[in-house]
Amino acid sequence: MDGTSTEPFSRAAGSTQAPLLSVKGVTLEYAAPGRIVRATQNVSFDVWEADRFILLGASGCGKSTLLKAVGGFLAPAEGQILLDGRPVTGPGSDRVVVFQEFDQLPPWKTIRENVAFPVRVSGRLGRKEALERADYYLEKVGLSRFAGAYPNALSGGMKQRVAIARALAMEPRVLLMDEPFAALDALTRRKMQEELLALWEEVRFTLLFVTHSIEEALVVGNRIALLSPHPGRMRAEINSHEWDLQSGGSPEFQSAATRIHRLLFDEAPIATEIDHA
Ligand SMILES: Nc1ncnc2c1ncn2[C@@H]1O[C@H](COP(=O)(O)OP(=O)(O)OP(=O)(O)O)[C@@H](O)[C@H]1O
Repeated sequence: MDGTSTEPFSRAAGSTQAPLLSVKGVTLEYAAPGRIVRATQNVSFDVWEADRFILLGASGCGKSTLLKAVGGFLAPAEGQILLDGRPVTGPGSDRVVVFQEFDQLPPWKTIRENVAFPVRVSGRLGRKEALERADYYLEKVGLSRFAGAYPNALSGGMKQRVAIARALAMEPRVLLMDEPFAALDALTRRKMQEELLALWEEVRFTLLFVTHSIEEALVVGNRIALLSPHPGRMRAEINSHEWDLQSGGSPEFQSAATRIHRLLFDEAPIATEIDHA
C-alpha cells in the first residue's frame, strides 16, 4: 500500500447531489490545415463542489485543451460538458482561468484596479463595491500592501498572486488553472502551492488544475485524473487528499509518485472506466 487511495472520493460516493462539473465522453479536436488533430478522446470525469481536481498527463495529452473546453472556448466534437447540470455552450464569468504567463495584468492600472476591473465590467458590482472586493481578495493573497502599486513593481510570484486574487474576486463556480506555477522558480513554486492550499482552506473554492508534475498533482489535488499521452484518454482516477507539502520526501509519497508514473506511461491497456484497482 503506497497510501494513494483509489476508492471513490467519499463526498462523491453515495452522494445524491449532482456534480458541479461533469465532463462526459468528451472528444476534442482542432482543424489544422488538411487534417484534424484529435487532442482528447472520450474523456469523462466529475468535479464536486470544493474539489481540487487535477488533470495530469504528459505534454501534448490535451490538458490545456480540456480546460479550454470547460472554459467554453472550444466545443466538444463528441460528448458533453455540464456545469450545474446545464451544458456549457460558451465562456462565462462562472469559470475563470489563471494561466501560466504572469504578465497579463494591464500595466497602467494599479493592483487594486486590476483585481476590481473584471468584476466591474461583468456588471456584478459598482466601482466602490468592486474595489472593496478587490481589497478583500488582495488581503487573502497577502498583497494588501501593494494595492496601490503598479504591476511592474511586482515579482513573478506576486503577479501570479494578483492573478489568483483577480480570479477569486469573480467568485466563479470553478477556478481553472493552467500550469499556473510552471514559469516560477522552484522555491517560489512551492511557496505558491502552499499559499493556494491555505487559500483553499479559507475560501473552499472549486479548482480544476492542470499540471504535468506528478509531485504538484499529489500536493495540490484531492483527486487526480491521469491522462494517456496524445490523444489524451483517461488512464485512471486517483484520490490524493492525504498528501500535502509536508509529505514530500516520505517513502509513501515517493511510492505514490512512482505508481502514478507507471499508470501514466506503462503500455497497459487504456482504462475504459475509472481505475479503482
Ligand atoms: N490551436 C491548435 N491547433 C492544432 N492543434 C493544436 C492546437 N492547440 C493544441 N493542439 C494540439 O492538441 C494536442 C493537445 O495540446 P494541449 O496544449 O491541450 O496539450 P497539453 O497536455 O496541455 O500540453 P502541455 O503540457 O505541453 O501544455 C497537441 O497535440 C497539440 O499539438
